[in-house]
Amino acid sequence: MGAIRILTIAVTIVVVAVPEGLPLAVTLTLAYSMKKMMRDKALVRRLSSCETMGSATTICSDKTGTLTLNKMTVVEAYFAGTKLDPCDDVSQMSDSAASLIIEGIAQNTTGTVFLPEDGGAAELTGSPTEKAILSWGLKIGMDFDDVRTKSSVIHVFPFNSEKKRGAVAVQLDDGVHIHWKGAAEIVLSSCKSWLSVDGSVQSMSAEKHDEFKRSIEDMGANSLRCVAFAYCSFDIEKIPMEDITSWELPEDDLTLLGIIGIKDPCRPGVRDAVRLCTTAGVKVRMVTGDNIETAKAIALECGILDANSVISEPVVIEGKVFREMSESARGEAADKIIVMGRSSPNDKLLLVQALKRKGHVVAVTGDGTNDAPALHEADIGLSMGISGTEVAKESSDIIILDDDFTSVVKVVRWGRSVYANIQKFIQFQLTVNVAALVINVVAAVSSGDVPLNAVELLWVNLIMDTLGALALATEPPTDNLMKRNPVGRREPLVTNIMWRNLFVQALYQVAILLIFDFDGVRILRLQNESRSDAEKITNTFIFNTFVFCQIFNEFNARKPEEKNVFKGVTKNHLFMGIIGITTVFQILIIQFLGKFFKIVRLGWRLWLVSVAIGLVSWPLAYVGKFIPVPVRPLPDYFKPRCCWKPPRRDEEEGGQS
Ligand SMILES: Nc1ncnc2c1ncn2[C@@H]1O[C@H](COP(=O)(O)OP(=O)(O)OP(=O)(O)O)[C@@H](O)[C@H]1O
Ligand SMILES: [Ca+2]
Repeated sequence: MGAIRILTIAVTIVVVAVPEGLPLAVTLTLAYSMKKMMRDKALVRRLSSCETMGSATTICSDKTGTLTLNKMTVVEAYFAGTKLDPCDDVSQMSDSAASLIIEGIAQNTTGTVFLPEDGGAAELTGSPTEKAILSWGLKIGMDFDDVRTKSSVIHVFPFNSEKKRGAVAVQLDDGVHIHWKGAAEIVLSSCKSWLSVDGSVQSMSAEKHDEFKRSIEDMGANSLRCVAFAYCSFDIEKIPMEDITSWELPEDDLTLLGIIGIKDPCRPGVRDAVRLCTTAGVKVRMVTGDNIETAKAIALECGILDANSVISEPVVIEGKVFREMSESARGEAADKIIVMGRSSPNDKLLLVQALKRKGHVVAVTGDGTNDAPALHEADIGLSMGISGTEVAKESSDIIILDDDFTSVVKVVRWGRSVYANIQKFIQFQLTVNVAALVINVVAAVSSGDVPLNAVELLWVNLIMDTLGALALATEPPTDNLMKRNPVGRREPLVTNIMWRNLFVQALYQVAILLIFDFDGVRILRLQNESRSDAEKITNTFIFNTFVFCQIFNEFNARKPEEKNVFKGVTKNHLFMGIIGITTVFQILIIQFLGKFFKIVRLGWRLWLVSVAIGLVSWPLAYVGKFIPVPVRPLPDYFKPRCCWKPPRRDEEEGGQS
């Protein structure tokens, strides 16, 4: 062999062995999925996050807007010490009591009411909670503009998710009122008195406090969001007028006006989506700013919590409790938490960190500006397209355009499909690599000549790298993807099942082609030909058979785990197209490009045998799938047992079990 030939073969082997199609396959499948995901209402901002989403082991979801519709209506009201029935009947209430409540609603809001001149329905603006409150205010006789002109706002403490309450100070003719509105049990805890039906202020006895508390719990158990109203009068002299911006509104010694319960129904389809996650081994956790009773009720409604299981701490936990735990205790608790109520955005961040430390791949949804750190920290941050702020969207990897949890689950499905497509490509490619290299090396060592020459190998390389990437990267997701557990962080990319498929096919190809390499002249009955002709025909035959083995095996690569590899194949036009093109080119090469490839034409008999041998890879793959594989990943067996660094005790124990 001349030096040039050796060099050519060496270079070819390197070209074959280098999987230059892999980045192409990864990019292709990501880009393809990204385009398709738009249709499922997910806008991908960071391409690689699709794939990460496929291995997510847990999703921490917001409640409001994601699991629920974010269409709020007041359905229960507990005012002036009595339950209103129906919730907008204020006939028993004295005028002074009613006007105080209405003042609180109209002034302490970020929303507005616009009444069209033609007497149509009122138009409301503001957050869904604000709108629900304002629309309830209209029902109890609030004249928004009139109330707003009667008094003037002198200072505002805006509502925020951290403190879960907001307040305004309003100046009236005869003094200043400070109106608070916010999370019911938090506001209640700072009330020392309550307003009764006749408009008098009663001091808060322990019994009355319990009564209010129970009504909050009852509303919560009915999955209602509870908001309480309270106020106090303030001496105008005591207000630091010159430095009013830094004035902290007084928030103890308040008088409770009342509590309302706001209904926000679950989104249709959420229950099924949660169930889908459960079968897919992805744990859904709910993180919400609402109180724990409300959170629990909604979680039961949409199937995140199971009514039959124990529901106690830390499965259902309050943000504050979690926040105050030590870091290690948080780690222990995080795994068990399913519902976190009264959480602040920072608690979400703590939960994400704790879960990540436990080895989870965490997806998090968020909409508020202060969700940004949690979105950033999570493996996959999902922001909400409708209710989300710009900041939240900027820090997220994927934007869920319709805010719906169902779309979040679709992203998981697409992510798994990306991962599976990459695996399919790798299985296909590795089989070709192993087979081609083994055949050539064995032949070269034993007879000093290689059956597959450089030009042939380059064509094979094209089939498996570029064309293979195109064919296998665009497989659409199947339902089976959501029936197995997530791969998480640890599982290797090439699974035992893939190794098994690979070995079965590669062994078959190597065995059959080496037999022809050694004894082809006799088997193919070419004794009548001259020696060099017989050798050329045999080598062409081996090349042709090898390519057909790959073409048929490309079908097997579509479904590494299922027995029926043809399911949905006709729907994948690109795949069928690539197979068609490869076959046509192969025929052209053998019949017309002989000079270039240094091969000869084959008769119909040898063509048939080539295709038949390739065809055997189908039943072979079917039978091969009955071979059981160990659960433990293959690379684990090759991990060095003894090395210079003594393994930690717990690792060793884990390894031997
Ligand atoms: N505009 C508001 N004014 C006063 N209190 C409010 C207002 N909006 C919400 N609340 C109270 O604060 C709590 C919700 O706070 P937060 O804003 O943290 O939750 P969210 O982000 O709306 O909901 P989720 O976390 O479920 O998506 C509610 O339970 C309610 O009692
Ligand atoms: Ca290659």
